[in-house]
Amino acid sequence: MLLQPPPALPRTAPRGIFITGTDTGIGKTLTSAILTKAWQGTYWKPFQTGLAEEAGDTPTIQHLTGLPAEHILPPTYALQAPLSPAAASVLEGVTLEPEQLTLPEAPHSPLIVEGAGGLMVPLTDDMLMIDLIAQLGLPVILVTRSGLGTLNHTLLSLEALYQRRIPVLGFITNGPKMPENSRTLERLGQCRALHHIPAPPSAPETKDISRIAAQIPPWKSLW
Ligand SMILES: Nc1ncnc2c1ncn2[C@@H]1O[C@H](COP(=O)(O)OP(=O)(O)OP(=O)(O)O)[C@@H](O)[C@H]1O
Ligand SMILES: C[C@H](N)[C@H](N)CCCCCC(=O)O
Ligand SMILES: [Mg+2]
Repeated sequence: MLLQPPPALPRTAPRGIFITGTDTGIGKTLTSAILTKAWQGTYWKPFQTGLAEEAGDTPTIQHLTGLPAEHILPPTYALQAPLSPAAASVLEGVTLEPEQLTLPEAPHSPLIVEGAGGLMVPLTDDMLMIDLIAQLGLPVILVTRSGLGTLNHTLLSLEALYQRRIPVLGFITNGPKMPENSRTLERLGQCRALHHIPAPPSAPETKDISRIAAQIPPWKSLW
């Protein structure tokens, strides 16, 4: 057995899905935009950092999806420093209480929750992003790069998720088309390749993401 056995997925559609990734900048927001558009759901980014340098993921989702404001919830914590929530909160004197977080009411189902960075990002001195995922009780979609290096990063992330018994609906690859890597990850990771997001110049955010959203299976058909 290469990895821990994957936990079973829920048999009926859950309240939502948690979008995590193998790194920061891997494409979680792009993926979240595509999925929120495809499923006409509700987007939520509980922890946003880096606002001193970027507009933030929530306005990016608004821009990419063009959905009405009711489909997009505000971040629970919005920090300036381009750091982990734990580090940014200390710098900015903000107390984070991730252990208090529960799933918000979503005006439109499903709820699409985006993490910050990857699984092992510290939220506080004793809580990681992966612990929040377990606490919220949602299954996961893992965003990963399609090219060289992805086998290690993706299998490491899957191992961590399986060890904490967090169900994984599948992974989404981002970048140049590398079907061999997707097949290897399906086999060794015992995980479904859900979709592939092409790299530039056909990148969705330089074109209307509706084209890619239209290729995503309906939410209810995935359970
Ligand atoms: N397939 C792609 N084609 C072109 N640009 C891309 C693609 N995927 C990601 N990008 C760009 O790379 C940058 C990082 O992507 P994104 O914001 O989705 O990362 P992230 O995983 O959400 O990062 P964070 O951890 O900060 O939330 C963005 O500017 C995005 O537009
Ligand atoms: C600032 C960035 N865009 C993300 N919001 C936060 C990424 C934290 C990564 C921490 C780490 O893994 O080193
Ligand atoms: Mg993002």
